[in-house]
Amino acid sequence: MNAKQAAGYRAAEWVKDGMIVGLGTGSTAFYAIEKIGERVSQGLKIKAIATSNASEELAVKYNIPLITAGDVNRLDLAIDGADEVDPGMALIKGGGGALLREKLVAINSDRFIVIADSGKMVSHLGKFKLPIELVPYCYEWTLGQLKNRYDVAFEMRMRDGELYVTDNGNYIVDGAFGQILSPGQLGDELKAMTGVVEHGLFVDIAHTVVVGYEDGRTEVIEKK
Ligand SMILES: O=C[C@H](O)[C@H](O)[C@H](O)COP(=O)(O)O
Repeated sequence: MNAKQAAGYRAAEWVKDGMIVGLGTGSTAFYAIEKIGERVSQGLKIKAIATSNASEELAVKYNIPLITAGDVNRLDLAIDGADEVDPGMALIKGGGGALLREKLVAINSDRFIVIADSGKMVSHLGKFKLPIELVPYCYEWTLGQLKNRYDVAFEMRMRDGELYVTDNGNYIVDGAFGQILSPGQLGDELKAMTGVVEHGLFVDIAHTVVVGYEDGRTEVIEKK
């Protein structure tokens, strides 16, 4: 068992019969989905909503019944990975480009459980480049605004030589902020910029962090 698997499997224990569950995206969330799928095959009765096309495919593979947002008002639980977690449980997410759907699911869940290998735990956010989702229309102007406002390197995310396109049809720019001292303030500023759809700072959203270690141990940290 590796650290991501340990965290994902442990978090899957929170899922109970009758719950509506948000399924995260990425290599750590994969393990949570795998374990939930195993429990579904043993009789667990839940419904789920996926945060990306990739996670939806996984849910279908594991016969986890899926719903859409129109079917429910809130979720009982969401389980998702993170790229960085600070001591106050603020996160950077979006390394896999799913930040917008992930944030929508997380903020509409009664409990949001973050699963992370111990290497993701940091004293300050920002070493991991902050993903920012942009509307494709005139994105060059939005990028220009970002560059004028922040003295850090911004790089449009690419895939196979083309601009990376999210599941929502948007672009991503990654910002090398280095050290983010006030994630809440930075998040508010970014959100206020026309052309920015969403950013990967998740502040005051996580309720629980499950940290996985390479020897298979896990540690559960609850919001104070
Ligand atoms: O967009 C992707 C998500 O925010 C992921 O949860 C995050 O990037 C962590 O991914 P992983 O578990 O693969 O490190």
